[in-house]
Amino acid sequence: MIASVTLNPAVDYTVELSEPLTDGAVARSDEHRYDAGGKGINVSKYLAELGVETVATGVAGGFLGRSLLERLSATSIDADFVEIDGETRLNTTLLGPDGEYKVNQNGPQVAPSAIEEIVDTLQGHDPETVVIAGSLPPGTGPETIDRVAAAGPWETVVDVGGATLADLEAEYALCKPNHEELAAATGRRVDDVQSAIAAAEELQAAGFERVVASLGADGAIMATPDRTLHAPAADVDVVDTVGAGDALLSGVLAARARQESDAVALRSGVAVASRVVAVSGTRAPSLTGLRDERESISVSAY
Ligand SMILES: O=P(O)(O)OC[C@@]1(O)O[C@H](CO)[C@@H](O)[C@@H]1O
Repeated sequence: MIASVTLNPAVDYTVELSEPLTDGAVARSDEHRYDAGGKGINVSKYLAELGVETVATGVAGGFLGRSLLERLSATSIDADFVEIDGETRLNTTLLGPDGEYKVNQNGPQVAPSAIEEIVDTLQGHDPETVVIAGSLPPGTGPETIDRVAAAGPWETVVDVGGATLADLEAEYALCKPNHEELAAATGRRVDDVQSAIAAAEELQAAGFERVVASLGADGAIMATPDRTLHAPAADVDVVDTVGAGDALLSGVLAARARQESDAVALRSGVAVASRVVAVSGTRAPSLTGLRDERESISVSAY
């Protein structure tokens, strides 16, 4: 079973605008939606849709925390969150004809005692894999991630900021940076596939068994102990890119849970991401029948 930990979850508020935002003018919106979000929660949503057993944990508080948990309880995901005094955040995505704008709040203060409750929760579920994903809320730091990673016999996967990645000390089976996080974690310039491969290999050598990096329109790479793989992005009409990295990670983890090869895992990740970017918000689209999409994705080895 795969457990996700979201230390800074959010209600994701996605607003579709028919006209570009203009300074001083009122923008009217025809469509909006609210999703239970935050990177770990998204991973659990997509894993559940892929038929992988998962539990989502983290912290939640205030009326947005209650809304988040109500939304999760309407899904098939097992959610086991720790209640905190602060208010869970509202993260906003504005989708207009001129582009995609994202506003993320910093999130509430999280006390060390809440982290210990999360550790107890994880120990109670006894997962094989723990995925810690998303930004660190006030009161937490890289040592929080190391604490959760080292608190049980599970393998740990992280999707956290680049600077945080560079400061981690526990053992990690996999990390999932995007190109900016790769650059921040290694101090390298990352502006194309080749420079991303060099940075991912450096990060892999620094102590992550596998590095899966999402590169947007350039697809994704996976640095393994033996070689580095690249898969191009699938050709789809993109509605919004929010959750694409979480979808990539979910596809990779679902394939790993089925003991598939690294190449199949990378193709599966790209195929899941291509379904998620075709819908607005961070809801899980149908992820059935991915085989054809997965098989049409080529993988090059370096
Ligand atoms: O502020 P963070 O924790 O880095 O990112 C949070 C977030 O943008 O990530 C998810 C998409 O990946 C959204 O559900 C959520 O709003």
